[in-house]
Amino acid sequence: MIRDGKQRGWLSLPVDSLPVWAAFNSVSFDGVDIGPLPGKEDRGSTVIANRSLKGRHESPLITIPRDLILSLERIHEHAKFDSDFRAVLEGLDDFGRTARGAILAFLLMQSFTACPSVVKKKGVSGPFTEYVKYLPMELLPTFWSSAECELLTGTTLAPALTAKLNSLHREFDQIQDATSNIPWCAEQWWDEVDGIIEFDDWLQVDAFYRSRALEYPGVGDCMVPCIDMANHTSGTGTAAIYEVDDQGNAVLLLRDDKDIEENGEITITYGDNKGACEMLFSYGFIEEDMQSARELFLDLSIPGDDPLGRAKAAVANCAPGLKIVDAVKGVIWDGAYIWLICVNEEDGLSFQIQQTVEGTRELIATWQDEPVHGFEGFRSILEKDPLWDVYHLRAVSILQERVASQLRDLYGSDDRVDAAKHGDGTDIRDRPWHLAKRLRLLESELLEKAYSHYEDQKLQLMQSETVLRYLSGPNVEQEEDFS
Ligand SMILES: C[S@@+](CC[C@H](N)C(=O)[O-])C[C@H]1O[C@@H](n2cnc3c(N)ncnc32)[C@H](O)[C@@H]1O
Repeated sequence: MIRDGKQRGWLSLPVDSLPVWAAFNSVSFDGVDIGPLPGKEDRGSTVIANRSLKGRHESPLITIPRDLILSLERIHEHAKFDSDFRAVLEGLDDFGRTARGAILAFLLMQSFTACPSVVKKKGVSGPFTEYVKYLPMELLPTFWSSAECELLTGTTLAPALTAKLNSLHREFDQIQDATSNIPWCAEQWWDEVDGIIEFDDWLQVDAFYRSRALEYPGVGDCMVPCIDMANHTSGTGTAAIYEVDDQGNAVLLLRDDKDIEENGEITITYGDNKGACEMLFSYGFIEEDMQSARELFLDLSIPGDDPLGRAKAAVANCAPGLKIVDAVKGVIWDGAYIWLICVNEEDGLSFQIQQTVEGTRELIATWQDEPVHGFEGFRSILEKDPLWDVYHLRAVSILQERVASQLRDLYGSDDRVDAAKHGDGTDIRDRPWHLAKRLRLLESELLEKAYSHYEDQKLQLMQSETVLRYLSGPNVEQEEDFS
């Protein structure tokens, strides 16, 4: 439905008509317009200064009345007088009480309400029925073909994308199940012949939300018309910030330290720390002058031959992975799961079945006979142990091996990606090919940096007296290999 509307025009309005929509809805602009920036049209529309602007001397560049902030609260307000939408939202149960669930369902409903071929009209039109017409279809990786997704082999985006598509399928099934008993939904959304909602619509509303949602101070995750037309620049390039004013309206403010020439672009930041993978995943681009992947997430699994593996997996209350962040000196990593992998029974880890106050039985972990309440803080317990350097060395070795296996996957698929035909007449578009190549390069550079950082750390830890004593001592049941 949505793709059809964007292509045929019934769900599409030219951005030069946005000022009319804005005036009609009491949105005010001061010193800025919205439209494509000459030379950067491939980035869609953006906020452009229509006169020279001086930091500290400008009033809000854009003011959006609080009623137009598309938040969970606003959607629940709308549902009070839109009984058709209320039925959909109530069907979604807990999912409808999250900002994401409510906003996606609302955007789907508003697109349906706007559809001219619907005979039995449903839903109440409002400012957003028109606003969805200004939202472009972003080419996020969830819309990449399978040949394009193949280009991501070995990057951290590949598993993230698979997981996202699985979760989008689950959400779509959920909305279908939740609304199939509403007669008009059964007939107009889901009927095998006449129903007009399909999985692609869920991908579209997800992409609208993911690429435009802002975490607004005091409001939470939401969409804010017009301010969501601002493109991204990180660091000192960011020209403006978004806030709520004392009446709860959303405002776009020029940064104090910024002067913008007439026709200059007013950008915001979508998150200065977001890595290349997340930028591509959520916004479909990687900033041109990004020099590093910034951060990457790697999954971890407990080795199959770990005698306590099943018990560890059962009690682990932390994500099975780690985050590596680029730093001025080497890399920083974060993730509690690894500590669970690198200790075992001979070190002092054990498991017991305990009776709870409710009378049920639960598995609990103990370290040196003391119960471990959650593994998030396990590192600080290990740090106090006389054998800390040994555990630390094990963790660094596991990390380095995980990084090496990621590099093998990445380099092992490089030739295929390089040789992949792309462009007109192929099933790989130029843009995904270039973005995948860029991500591969940035991630391989960060992984290489991490690998040599861990090598240095390992060499250092190998000199530790604790480690030397441990390795030559009688307690080492199995020879440990830190090579
Ligand atoms: C919040 S929207 C910004 C408005 C959008 N340009 C439009 O036409 O509606 C985010 C999208 O803008 C584009 N974008 C924003 N900043 C960009 C940048 N620095 N480089 C390339 N594309 C950018 C991406 O397509 C992204 O998904």
